[in-house]
Amino acid sequence: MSSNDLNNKKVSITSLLFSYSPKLLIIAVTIGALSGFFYSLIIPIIVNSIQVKASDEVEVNASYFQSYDFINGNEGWVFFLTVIIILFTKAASVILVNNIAKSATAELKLNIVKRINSMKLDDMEKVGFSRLLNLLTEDVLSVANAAVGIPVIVVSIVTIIGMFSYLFILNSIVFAIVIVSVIFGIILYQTPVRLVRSSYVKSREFSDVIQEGLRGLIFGAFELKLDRNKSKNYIKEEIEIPLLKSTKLEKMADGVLHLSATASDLLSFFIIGFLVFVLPSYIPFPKEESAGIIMALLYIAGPIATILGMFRELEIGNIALKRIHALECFDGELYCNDSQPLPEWNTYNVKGVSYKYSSKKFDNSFSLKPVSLSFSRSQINFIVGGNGSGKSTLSKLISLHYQCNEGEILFDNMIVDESNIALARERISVIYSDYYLFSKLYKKQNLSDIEKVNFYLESLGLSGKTDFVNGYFTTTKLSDGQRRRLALLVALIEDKDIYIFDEWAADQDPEFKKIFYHQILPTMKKDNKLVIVVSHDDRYFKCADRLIFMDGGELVGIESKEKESATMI
Ligand SMILES: Nc1ncnc2c1ncn2[C@@H]1O[C@H](COP(=O)(O)OP(=O)(O)OP(=O)(O)O)[C@@H](O)[C@H]1O
Repeated sequence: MSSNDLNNKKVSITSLLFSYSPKLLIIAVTIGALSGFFYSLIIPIIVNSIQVKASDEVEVNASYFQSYDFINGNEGWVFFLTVIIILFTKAASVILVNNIAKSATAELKLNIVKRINSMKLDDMEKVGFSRLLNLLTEDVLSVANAAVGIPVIVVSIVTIIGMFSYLFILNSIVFAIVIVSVIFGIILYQTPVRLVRSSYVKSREFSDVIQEGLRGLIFGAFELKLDRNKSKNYIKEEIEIPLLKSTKLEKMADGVLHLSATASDLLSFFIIGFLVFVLPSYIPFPKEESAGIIMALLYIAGPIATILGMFRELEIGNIALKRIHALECFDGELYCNDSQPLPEWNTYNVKGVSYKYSSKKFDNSFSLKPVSLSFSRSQINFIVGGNGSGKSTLSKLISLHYQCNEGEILFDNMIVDESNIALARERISVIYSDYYLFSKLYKKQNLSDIEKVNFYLESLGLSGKTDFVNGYFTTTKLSDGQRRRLALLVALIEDKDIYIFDEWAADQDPEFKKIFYHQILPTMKKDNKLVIVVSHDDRYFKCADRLIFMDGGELVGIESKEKESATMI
């Protein structure tokens, strides 16, 4: 997802709002336009009133002293009525679009959540968890900030159009001059906007780096607390420097935008100066219209400033939206709607499965050479081998988290493909080394489940540490070993066909290692489960029906009890 890719994507805040609720948006914009129309009436009403009074000055002066009217003349009523209409129409439009924007961004956030949920795990790793988090927080916020500014822009645009119409009625030459100047102003503003766009894109990329730094700051707090030097360097390199670079880019971009906004904003004064001091020397300029024209031009400066001010938010919002839409270049996983469960099976076959991590930084990224294995139910398999030999990578392929580059996985003869992968995954439960422990069991529990939970809480030494109440564990703030035992409990309650444990027992007390290898695994075997354990625990290798040896990304050997007993016979 390079910056160029992002720039080529056609997405915008307005289309986001429009696609959320076209009818409501049209109503809100129409009301906003109405408000803008009434805004543009303010100056003509005032100018008209002043001109009427000027032509009848004596009467007006008399009326000041003789009349007890609260508001002087009809123009006053029209003026205040207009102001009240502006109040209601502008408020209605802003509130309405604000509601649409809030709902649309909430929906956008939910869509990103669903999109991330449907992404392939290897794609999620490629994008990076920090960037994904950033999309959900900062980018969605930028979109929301830009979206809520849209009604203000609509009101301002219509006000400007109204004032232009008024200028046209007053003097068509002045109107033409103003139009040419405004076109010039737009070009003056748009050029720097284009120039600084890449700075905003880069600044957003730095915010991904900062997000990663913040993750380390929080999750690495224990390590950082012990080493002031490391902590100082970490903060400097991973947070401060990217933050400074991002701030510098934004300051530079903001500066250019503010400069050109101010220049465009002052356009009204340049035009006024031109009309008052230059134009009269060349063409006759009717003095009686000048007050109205100048007031109109001064009045236009406000909405122009508002629009230009909002351009920055819109630009950042659109960049954020493009970053969000860039997720679409990753194909989501296809889930079939088939509610039929997977048929019963006996063998789980891994045929010529290979995998290569894609890495931008390293060409020689790790690859798992083609592996073929046939697993059966009621079988306990240990995958063993040195660090980095590919045990976890193979497990992630077997658990269908990663999708292989070559080869296939079959339940008996049924190939696992996009049409049945979701159903196939539902037969598998895993505990990887970086597992996440949910405090709730997301399944309907019957009485026997609750009894089972309480049984395992007792046998895994968790009674009194946490309780199971209304589908929740009262706490998951436990020791590492206890948390891992709770994760095992949850997996057992899920009652799947295939279980994969990656170094589950590594940090368990000898007592619980024994329970795991000598009680839990045999019980699972008895219950017809296929169990795959990634382990370095050679003292317990004898508990396996089969040992699968990995080395340098290759399957280098298989040792099975059946074979041993066969050779012994
Ligand atoms: N997410 C990843 N992205 C890129 N490369 C990875 C990733 N995870 C692992 N690797 C690479 O794959 C190789 C094998 O890793 P794997 O986790 O499968 O080894 P392992 O045998 O389980 O090691 P250990 O016993 O240390 O857990 C590693 O050397 C690493 O270079």
